[in-house]
Amino acid sequence: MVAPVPRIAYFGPRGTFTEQAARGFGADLDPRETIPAALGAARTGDAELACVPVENSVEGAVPATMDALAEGTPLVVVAETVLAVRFSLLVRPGGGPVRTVASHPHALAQVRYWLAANLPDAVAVAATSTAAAAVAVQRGEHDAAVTAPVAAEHYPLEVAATDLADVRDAKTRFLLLRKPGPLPEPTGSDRTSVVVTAPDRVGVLSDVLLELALRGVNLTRIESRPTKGPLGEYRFYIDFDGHVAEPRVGDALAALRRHCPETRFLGSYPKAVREDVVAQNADFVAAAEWVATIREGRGA
Ligand SMILES: O=C(O)C(=O)Cc1ccccc1
Repeated sequence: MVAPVPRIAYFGPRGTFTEQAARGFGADLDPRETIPAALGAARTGDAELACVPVENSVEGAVPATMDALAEGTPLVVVAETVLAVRFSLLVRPGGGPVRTVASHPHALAQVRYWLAANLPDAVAVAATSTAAAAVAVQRGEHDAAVTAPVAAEHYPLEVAATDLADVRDAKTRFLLLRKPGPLPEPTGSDRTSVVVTAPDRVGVLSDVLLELALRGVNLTRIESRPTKGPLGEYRFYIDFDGHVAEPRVGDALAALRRHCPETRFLGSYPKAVREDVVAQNADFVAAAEWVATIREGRGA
């Protein structure tokens, strides 16, 4: 019997950059209108997996993803992928002058100079996604949409321009998530993600970073977002090299949890771009074995 193909709920509608990313992870794709809806499908079991954007090299973090991962039923990342993002401008065939240009805020922010130079009189309007903007153009609600190239395959619109970009080689990172379960095997090129709520005390963030540094764990990203509670209360999203199965990473994670009891594990998963981490595990393994022999009364 052939194993069923896992369904991936993704940030849609059809024709988003996220669809392009999700295609690399599987074939049974299920578009959802918003990021929380895509993640919600994985939470309820409507889909086994969810694919959402998390950060862009030009605009930074995708807040809807960050917030949704810190709250609600936990989900863990099992894979990531990085796409080069190039934008197309779609219009209605035979449409008139372009007075409004719709797109996802991350896309608009990446073509700001292009729009100023090429459509100086057009007003930019935020849409829930690049493909939602294409739908709005098809319905006559807006005159043009800044989209992923793949959107032209899905909507009866004309490609007015391709390769729009203020910054060449912009990249977006996407995550594949599911309910907590067996972790992906360590590959030697892994990333671990956590979100911590820092208690209000002097030096807590410095302590957290020191715990990583002391164990030779390389920090790859740190972002803060308000908890939406008291003004000035923040969560920190921390990514670092390594897999929780590695002793030094497991140790570091335990230390973070001691400093910040509200630490949520967001996954240990292979990096999209392989970067072999200089192995620093041998001394941790040897030291842990030495302690084990002492505990068992076999060493000193
Ligand atoms: O709206 C989309 O197509 C998305 O997948 C989000 C997004 C927007 C802009 C750049 C990369 C991803």
